[in-house]
Amino acid sequence: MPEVAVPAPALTVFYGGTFDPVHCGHLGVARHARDRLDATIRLMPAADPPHRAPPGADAVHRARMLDLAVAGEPRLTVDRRELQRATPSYSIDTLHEVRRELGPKAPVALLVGADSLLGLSGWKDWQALFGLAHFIVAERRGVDIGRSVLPGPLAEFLADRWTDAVAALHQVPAGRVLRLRQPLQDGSATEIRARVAAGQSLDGLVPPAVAAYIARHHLYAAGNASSARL
Ligand SMILES: Nc1ncnc2c1ncn2[C@@H]1O[C@H](COP(=O)(O)OP(=O)(O)OP(=O)(O)O)[C@@H](O)[C@H]1O
Ligand SMILES: O=C(O)c1ccc[n+]([C@@H]2O[C@H](COP(=O)([O-])O)[C@@H](O)[C@H]2O)c1
Repeated sequence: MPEVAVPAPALTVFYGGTFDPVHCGHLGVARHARDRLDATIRLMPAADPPHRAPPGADAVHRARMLDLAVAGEPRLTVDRRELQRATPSYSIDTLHEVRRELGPKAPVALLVGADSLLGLSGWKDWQALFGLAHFIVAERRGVDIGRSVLPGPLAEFLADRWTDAVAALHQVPAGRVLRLRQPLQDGSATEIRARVAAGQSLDGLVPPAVAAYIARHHLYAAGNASSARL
């Protein structure tokens, strides 16, 4: 019997975030990652951020804004798995769940911004994350991730894991770190919330459908805590 080449499983990429709200900076990162990695990017809103103050908009609104933002965008999807758990959205729990679905051999990656990498050694079971997934680190304006600025234990742990080769992420299931060099994308959700509270325009900062959703649901207006039904 001739040997049949079995194609390597595709790289599965999760882009987790609070997305409070999703903005053009997020979308720029997601599009660039999609094109560079030739992979579908699953934008994954956190239900209950373990590490920060409660979001200004609840998870249902944040997920709906993500739906609007990716509508018509090839290979950008919304993954609601963290909203379906009753527990905090620790990435280690999410990745264990993903591994149960995809098995031990499929390459999996978490896409994060540079500022998230700087705080990584504060994440739950952070070293174990690398047994479950690769990390793709998107550069962010004003955030240096050179070895000298990373916390010592993190820099040391990552030293042999960095790669610039996309192929490296397809060859093994987990454990490498790719720096996503990209045109830097301005924008932060903090800025968006502040602009809404100050009655300023969001033109060019979020997709028009997201701006309309924020206005329609009075999100982020001063003193407004909002919720939507699941
Ligand atoms: N402009 C950007 N460039 C690169 N990475 C970004 C950018 N904006 C957000 N990210 C990354 O996307 C992920 C999700 O971001 P998040 O939803 O917290 O948005 P944010 O704009 O950083 O929010 P906030 O201002 O509320 O802290 C994080 O890993 C963050 O580093
Ligand atoms: O698992 C953790 O301990 C942990 C700590 C901080 C951040 N995260 C994840 O990192 C992603 C980006 O978070 P944030 O706060 O920048 O939106 C999001 O998916 C979070 O769930 C995860």
